[in-house]
Amino acid sequence: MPATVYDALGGDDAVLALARAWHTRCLADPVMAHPFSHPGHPQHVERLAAYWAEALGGPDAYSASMGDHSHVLRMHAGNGEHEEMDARAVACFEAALDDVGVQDEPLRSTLEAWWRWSVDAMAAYPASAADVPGGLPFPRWSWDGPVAPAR
Ligand code: HEM
Repeated sequence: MPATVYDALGGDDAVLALARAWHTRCLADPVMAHPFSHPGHPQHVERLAAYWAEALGGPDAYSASMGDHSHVLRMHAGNGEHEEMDARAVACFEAALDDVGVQDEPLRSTLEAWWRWSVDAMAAYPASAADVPGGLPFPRWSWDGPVAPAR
């Protein structure tokens, strides 16, 4: 088995395809389309894929040049509680895994566990982006779950 989830998925191209499939599923979903309806970053899918790649054990391109974990949490903070949307986010990710043909185990269930954990993380600051501490370590995910940050 490859050492990282990133490698098992198939590296940068495969992560980008999964991010693109997720984004397409969101745009087609009656609940998920709303947050993506305003004009966002023109390279949104590429930036998303860079973050996902790094989180899954790939290169550190996101944190090297795009932002840190606190930045990403702040982008998702301050929207109140949104359990229905979080459930749709899980459903859209499941559909995206189907779209790109990720069925093998333990890859599929590892990605599902990472995704549920990440959706919860993004929902952890419902009141305000100002509540997110600065400089939070980048959350990496391994075959055994979250990797403890280096000290
Ligand atoms: C309920 C679930 C989620 C919603 C509604 C949501 C929504 C959004 C929106 C509206 C943007 C801005 C898009 C743009 O600039 O065009 C965004 C960006 C982003 N999201 Fe999410 N997201 C969700 C879950 C997640 C999860 C689970 C992750 C990580 C595993 C994630 C990682 C990111 C990243 C890395 C960016 C881009 C940051 C950047 O441009 O530097 N999101 N998200």
